[in-house]
Amino acid sequence: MDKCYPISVRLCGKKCLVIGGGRVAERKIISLLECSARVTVVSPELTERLENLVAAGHLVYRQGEYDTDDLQGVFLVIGATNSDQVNQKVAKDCFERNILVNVVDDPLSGNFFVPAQVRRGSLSIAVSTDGKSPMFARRIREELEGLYPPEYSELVELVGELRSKVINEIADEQQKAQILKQMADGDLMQLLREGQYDRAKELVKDAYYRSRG
Ligand SMILES: C[C@@]1(CC(=O)O)C2=NC(=C\c3[nH]c(c(CCC(=O)O)c3CC(=O)O)Cc3[nH]c(c(CC(=O)O)c3CCC(=O)O)/C=C3\N/C(=C\2)[C@@H](CCC(=O)O)[C@]3(C)CC(=O)O)/[C@H]1CCC(=O)O
Ligand SMILES: NC(=O)c1ccc[n+]([C@@H]2O[C@H](COP(=O)([O-])OP(=O)(O)OC[C@H]3O[C@@H](n4cnc5c(N)ncnc54)[C@H](O)[C@@H]3O)[C@@H](O)[C@H]2O)c1
Repeated sequence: MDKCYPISVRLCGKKCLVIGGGRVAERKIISLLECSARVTVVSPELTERLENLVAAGHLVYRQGEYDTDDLQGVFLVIGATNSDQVNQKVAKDCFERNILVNVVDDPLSGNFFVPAQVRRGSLSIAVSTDGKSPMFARRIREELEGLYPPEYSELVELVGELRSKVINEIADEQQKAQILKQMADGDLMQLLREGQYDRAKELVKDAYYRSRG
C-alpha cells in the first residue's frame, strides 16, 4: 500500500457525520466533539452515553438508517455500523463526493485512519500502523503516555507564547533563530527526562529574557 500522509486537521465548526451509534461510534464521536466539530449521528439506536450527549445538546441525532442525503454539506464521515455492506456504501458515496471517510471495520476502504494518540494540550503524538495492528498502536501509545506526562501541556503553552513574542519583537532573523533554538535545546530535553518541569520552564523563560537584555 502507498504511504499515508499524516496531517492534523482543524475541525472547529465543521460538520462531521458518524453512521452508527455503538461502542466504536461513541469513541469516535467523543474525540470529534473534543475538537469542537459539529457532529451528527445517524443510527436506529444509540448507546446511553450518546443519548446523554444528544439530550445535553452536544450532538445532533437523526434516528434511522443511513441515507445518501445524510452527506449533504458534510466535511468528514465515519462509517461505524456493524454492517459491512452499509459501511462499504458509505465509503463509496463519500469517494464519489470527495468527502473524507474513515471506515472502522475495513481500514482500506476509507481514505483516512484514526491514529492512537497522546494529548498534552497543544502537543499531540499520534501513532498509526496504517491499520495493520490497532492493538500495537495502543501499546505504543501507552508507553508514550509514560514518557510524556501531563506536565508537557503547560510547557508547550509557555514555549508557544514566548515564541510568538520572539517572532513579533525581534527583527534580526539570525538572532530570532538562535533564541528559538535555545528555547528548545539539549538541556531542556534532559531536564524533562529527569522530571524537572519547573526548572525546564525557567530555562525557557531565561532564554527569552536574556535575549531582551
Ligand atoms: C487507535 C484507535 C483509535 C480509535 O479507534 O479511535 C484505533 N483502534 C483502537 C483500538 C482497537 N481497535 C481494535 C482493538 C482490538 C484488538 C485488535 O483487533 O487489534 C483495539 C484495541 C483496544 O480496543 O484497546 C479492533 C479493530 N480496529 C480496527 C479493526 C478493523 C480491522 O483492522 O479490519 C479492528 C478489528 C475489529 C474486529 O473485527 O473485531 C481498525 C482500526 N482501528 C484504528 C484505530 C484504525 C487503525 C489504527 C492504526 O493505524 O493502527 C482502524 C484502521 C480504523 C480507524 O481508522 O478507526 C484505538 C486505539 C485506542 C487506544 O489508543 O487505546
Ligand atoms: N475501529 C475500531 O477501533 C474497531 C474496534 C472494534 C470493533 N470494530 C468494528 O467496528 C464495527 C462496529 O463496532 P461496534 O462495537 O460499535 O458495534 P455495535 O453493534 O455496538 O454498533 C453498531 C451500530 O451501528 C448501527 N447501525 C446498524 N445498521 C445501520 C444503518 N444501516 N445505518 C445506521 N446505523 C446502523 C446499529 O444500530 C448500532 O448502533 C464492527 O464491525 C467491529 O468489527 C472497529
